[in-house]
Amino acid sequence: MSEEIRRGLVGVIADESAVSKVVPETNSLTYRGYPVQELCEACAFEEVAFLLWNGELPTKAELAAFRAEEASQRAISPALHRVIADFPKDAHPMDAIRTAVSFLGMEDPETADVSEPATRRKAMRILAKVPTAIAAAARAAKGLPPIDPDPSLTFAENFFHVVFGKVPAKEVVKSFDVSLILYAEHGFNASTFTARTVTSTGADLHGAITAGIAALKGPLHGGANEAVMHMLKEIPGPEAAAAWLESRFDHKALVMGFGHRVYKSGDSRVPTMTKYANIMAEVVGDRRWMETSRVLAEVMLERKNIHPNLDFPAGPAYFLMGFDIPLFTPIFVASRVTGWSAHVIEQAANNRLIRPLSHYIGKAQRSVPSAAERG
Ligand SMILES: CC(=O)SCCNC(=O)CCNC(=O)[C@H](O)C(C)(C)COP(=O)(O)OP(=O)(O)OC[C@H]1O[C@@H](n2cnc3c(N)ncnc32)[C@H](O)[C@@H]1OP(=O)(O)O
Ligand SMILES: O=C([O-])CC(=O)C(=O)O
Repeated sequence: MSEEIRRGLVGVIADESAVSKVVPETNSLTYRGYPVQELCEACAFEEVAFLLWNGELPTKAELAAFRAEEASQRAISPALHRVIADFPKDAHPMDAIRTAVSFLGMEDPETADVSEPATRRKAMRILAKVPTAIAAAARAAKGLPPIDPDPSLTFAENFFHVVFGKVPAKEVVKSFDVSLILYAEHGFNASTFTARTVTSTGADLHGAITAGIAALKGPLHGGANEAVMHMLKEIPGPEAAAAWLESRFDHKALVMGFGHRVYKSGDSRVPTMTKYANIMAEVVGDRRWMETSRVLAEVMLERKNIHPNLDFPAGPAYFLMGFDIPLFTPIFVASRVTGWSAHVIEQAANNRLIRPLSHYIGKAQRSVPSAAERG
């Protein structure tokens, strides 16, 4: 066996997958064969969720059944509401949703059943309940009561409803829906690989998704969409952006929302998300964040040859939609539940325990000293 070490598993092909294909050379991303840009313009998030889980887009009847099932599962139990109400008020919403999904795992009637039909039913329940739990925790932290989900609303409309108590204009809902489609799936990214690793041990879907949420929180992964907005707020305006970046370069600091492990010449999702972030700027009548973003992207490319990733336009888009910054990565969770679940189903269907090796660099073997010798 080769002793070559691939730190960070860079370039390692760990398994096969039929869920999505990322082609960095052409900046292309397809879900089950369909370009994600086309899905964004032609489909709703629910259709894409169905596609990821079933391999084909739904017929009208299949979509109606999927929507009805998702809408009927949105309520969370009084027990979970009580637990959420008792969360520390300053808990990060990612910790809140990680804990809530773990709790859902204890309540679910089929938690221990890792058969494919049960996993599919559980995936639907998690997808439906995650927005309710995210919103209840966010509202509880502000001393506000939870809002019951509305089964007559789409997934995206209902997300706004449970967070704010109202559904915004259709352009806003469309921009949000597009972001959900773009965030839904991305191959063997860190959180999905985590979920697959948990699944490979024979553990259940709630465990895999709880672990996926933990991995997504990190600022090198999903947490970057929040970091982007903090960064934009720190920069006084577009005219100050180039000088601000130079000071980051002087300190060799990371610029959040830039760079990607797979894409080296541009993230395939960025043009679509930027288009919808710009639509948000027009709707709200506030172009400053997108102007500052444009300068940052130009200077990063010119000075470092590094392109923005999806988190870069998603951050200001969510801010312009009115979401508090700590809710940005939980929104990513609400979407990525679809991709994680598709991968869990795929992993379990053709499982092999994920267990790599390490190259040992510690002390050479030695004898345990007696207590007296240790002094
Ligand atoms: C949805 C998502 O999860 S997308 C990713 C979101 N994460 C971020 O936006 C965080 C900022 N970006 C990063 O930290 C990195 O680009 C990662 C983690 C995404 C990818 O990391 P890697 O694939 O390991 O990139 P790698 O370290 O090889 O980068 C190559 C070079 O570009 C530099 N670089 C990469 N990204 C950035 C950045 N955002 N800011 C400044 N320099 C960067 C690296 O420091 C490295 O420089 P060096 O060769 O002088 O050491
Ligand atoms: O693919 C990655 O490494 C990170 C990413 O963009 C995603 O998970 O959407």
